[in-house]
Amino acid sequence: MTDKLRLGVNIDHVATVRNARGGDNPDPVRAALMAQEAGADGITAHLREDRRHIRDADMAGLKAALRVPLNFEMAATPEMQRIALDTRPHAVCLVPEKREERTTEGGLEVARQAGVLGEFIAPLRAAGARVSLFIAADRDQVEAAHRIGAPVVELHAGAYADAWAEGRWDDRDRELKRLTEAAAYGHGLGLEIHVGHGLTYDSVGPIAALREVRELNIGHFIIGEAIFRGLPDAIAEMRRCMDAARVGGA
Ligand SMILES: CC(=O)[C@@H](O)[C@H](O)COP(=O)(O)O
Ligand SMILES: NCC(=O)COP(=O)(O)O
Repeated sequence: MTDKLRLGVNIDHVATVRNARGGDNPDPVRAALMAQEAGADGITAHLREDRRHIRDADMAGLKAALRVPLNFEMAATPEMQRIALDTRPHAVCLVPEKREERTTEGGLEVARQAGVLGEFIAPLRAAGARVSLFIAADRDQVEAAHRIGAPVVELHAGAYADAWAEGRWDDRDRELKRLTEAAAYGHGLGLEIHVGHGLTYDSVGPIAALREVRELNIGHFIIGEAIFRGLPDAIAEMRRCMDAARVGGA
């Protein structure tokens, strides 16, 4: 197993700030280029159905401007499938969406929608996209993702990150165990394992130490830190936390 742990920087919340006032500033494509220069291994952006942050033109701009891989997060809808097929990103990550949620609350229900999702990902895979499913760290969901032919799963780290942030240490340890077991199980099936959502400098270490994990996608915290220390430094510090855990980990 290669040891390189990739960092995908999610730039959605640059667009959140832009959209608060309308207009063009700050530009998420500019942030993505800066992240690329600062060592991001990829850029992640989530084109939500309600366009609350990233917009269609951002996706096109990212695809045109970047030389690192673009990971296009989206709901499994016909509209998004059409946009992804037009955009031709390196990767497509299917995410569950609810209009009323503040952020992505849960993982994609793959086990109960295996037939539909299997048909949905087929044209994306045929077009050359690396398809990933954003799922809970749950054995049934991991198994279903493998069964329908997804090459990658991204395990939802939100419950782990929330427990860490709120000092609920027993919950944190239980969630870390779930992520650890799901990563090992998925890796054993031949899936590439990614983890994302809510990770910070504090919480990233135990996840980065998991040898089965190949990529982390981190956005909200990095963009917040960038206000205080600048985007390149915020990314460099996340990279340092990941590398330190990788070297020191199991
Ligand atoms: C799937 C995921 O975890 C990210 O794309 C995240 O959802 C982006 O931020 P929002 O949930 O705030 O849109
Ligand atoms: N898929 C998770 C992601 O892209 C980043 O999530 P967050 O760090 O913004 O919570």
